Amino acid sequence: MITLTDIAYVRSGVEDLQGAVRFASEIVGLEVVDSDEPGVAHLRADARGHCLTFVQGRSGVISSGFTVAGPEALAEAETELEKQGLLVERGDRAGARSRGVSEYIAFDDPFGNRVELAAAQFRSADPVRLTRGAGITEFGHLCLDAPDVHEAYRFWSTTFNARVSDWVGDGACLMRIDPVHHKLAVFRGEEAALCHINFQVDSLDDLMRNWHFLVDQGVEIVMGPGRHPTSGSVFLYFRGPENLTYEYAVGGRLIEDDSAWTPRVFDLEQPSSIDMWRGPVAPTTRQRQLPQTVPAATS
Ligand SMILES: CC(C)C(=O)/C=C/C(C(=O)O)=C(/O)C(=O)O
Ligand SMILES: [Fe+2]
Repeated sequence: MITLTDIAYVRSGVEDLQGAVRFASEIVGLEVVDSDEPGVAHLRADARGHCLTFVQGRSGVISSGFTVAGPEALAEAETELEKQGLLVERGDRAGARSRGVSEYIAFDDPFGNRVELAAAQFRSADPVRLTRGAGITEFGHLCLDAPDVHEAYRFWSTTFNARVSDWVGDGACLMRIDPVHHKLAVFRGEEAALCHINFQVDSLDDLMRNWHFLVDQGVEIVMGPGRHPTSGSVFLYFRGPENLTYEYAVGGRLIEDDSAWTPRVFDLEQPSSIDMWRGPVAPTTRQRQLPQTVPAATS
């Protein structure tokens, strides 16, 4: 089993690089990191060198990166994935530099989501300089799409150290790789895609101020403000350019003792399973509601 130590980054192709960077910095609040790579922009939320990279080109998610313990763990992971019959590519020096990691490998999950594992993600000791006072504290989690969340869970929990924290019917599987309720979520969707990228904010005041700011800026609010009964976080999902969905969230439970936690299964058809501040609805008006997704960039 491969032990993922953390989420690292999301790389996404964009047709309008300037527009994507402008939104991620001036609207979301992320810090733009200096880059000497033509057509590539890096953004920062926390001590990671960067956690979001936009690459000028075809619109759509390119890859989602995780870290493992180090070079030996990366080599073992490469061997393990190849044993499972997955085609594993070892990144080159330029690719590692662009990702802000020492070395990395890449493969597709069973649904076609491009996943990268890195031996070490460079940290920055410089204080984060958010572009606006969004209160962002960290890159909190990433959410992928897969046509079968149970199959996705089987992949992530057998090949890797992911444990399910909660289910929302067969529509969503929320998985942890450390005490945080989830660092990886998989939502049901027709094709491989990035469902959303989460940034934790420091306080409820930050989240609500961000909500007013986004509304004033005419940003499409996808869902929220609301509160997930799963993680307990207060959330706000909103859409950026080229269909990239962002989430601000505050709070969220920690599961420190795996043996004391039993995953729950929430009813996908009940709005309160997604937002516990919503009341029940009659069966006739129930409808599935998951945040929209960003299809993978067809390579
Ligand atoms: C909208 C889905 C089904 C949902 O319930 C999401 C839960 C959470 C959470 O509990 O925090 C997320 O943030 C997430 O899935 O990304
Ligand atoms: Fe989320």
